[in-house]
Amino acid sequence: MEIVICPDATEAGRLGANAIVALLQRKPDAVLGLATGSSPMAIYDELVRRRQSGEVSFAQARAFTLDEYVGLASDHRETYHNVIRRDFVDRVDFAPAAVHGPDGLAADLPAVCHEYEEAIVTAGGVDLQILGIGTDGHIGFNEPSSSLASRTRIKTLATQTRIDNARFFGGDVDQVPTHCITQGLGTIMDARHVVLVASGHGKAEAVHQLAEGPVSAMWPATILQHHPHVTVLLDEAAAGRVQLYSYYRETYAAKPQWQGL
Ligand SMILES: N[C@@H]1[C@@H](O)[C@H](O)[C@@H](COP(=O)(O)O)O[C@@H]1O
Repeated sequence: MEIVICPDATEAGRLGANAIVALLQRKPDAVLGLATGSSPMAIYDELVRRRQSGEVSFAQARAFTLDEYVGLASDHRETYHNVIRRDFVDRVDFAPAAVHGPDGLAADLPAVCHEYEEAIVTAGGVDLQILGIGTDGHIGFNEPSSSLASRTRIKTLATQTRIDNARFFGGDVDQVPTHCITQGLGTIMDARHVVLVASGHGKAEAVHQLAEGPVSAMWPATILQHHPHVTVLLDEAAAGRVQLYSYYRETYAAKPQWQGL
């Protein structure tokens, strides 16, 4: 796991965008794993700029989103389908049917979960998965106590997550759905490269556990310690509780150019 402490979230976004641009330059039809939330926005904003300057194209790329609320009307602003389109997909040049997400309104949700897993495999697997992290250490919507080997399934949202996300629902926690469909931790672990981005003091404990804590279902992101290629992009505040702060700074500063992310 490579931990990179950046001066601010904008720089973290620039480094995340670099990894995606490099991937698409060598593999234009790469499969991306997209995450919603405020954390990846700096990456998306930078990718939009690089698209506008002609440095990168998403025309042949495909993408799968991580998760979706269950039961939100399809025209609700906060379905993750609508959020990811607004925040990123519609701002670049993806082909119309290239971005997939689980259907949280389907009558048979377990079948949706199963088919989603199959669709990712059929596409050749995710080349690069973008992740944020919840204050309780969740990734996707894999809440504390999630099986470390879990696949795409229906989950109950933790109260803390619903409180955290109430800001997107007019501050009213009762408007936040109680259930979701999320890729499992096992699904996320199948991605070839994981780029996790975190900013702000609120993420500092989750980041410390992710990088330095024992692997535990109580901090689901810790499963990434078993992944062969993870890049963690932090701002100073999110790095506020790491034990090996100086080591991470020195490693990145001394890193040879040819090593990439
Ligand atoms: N399901 C999403 C996660 O994918 C996201 O990483 C996390 C953090 O969100 P934010 O980046 O807005 O802090 O919360 C949400 O619940």
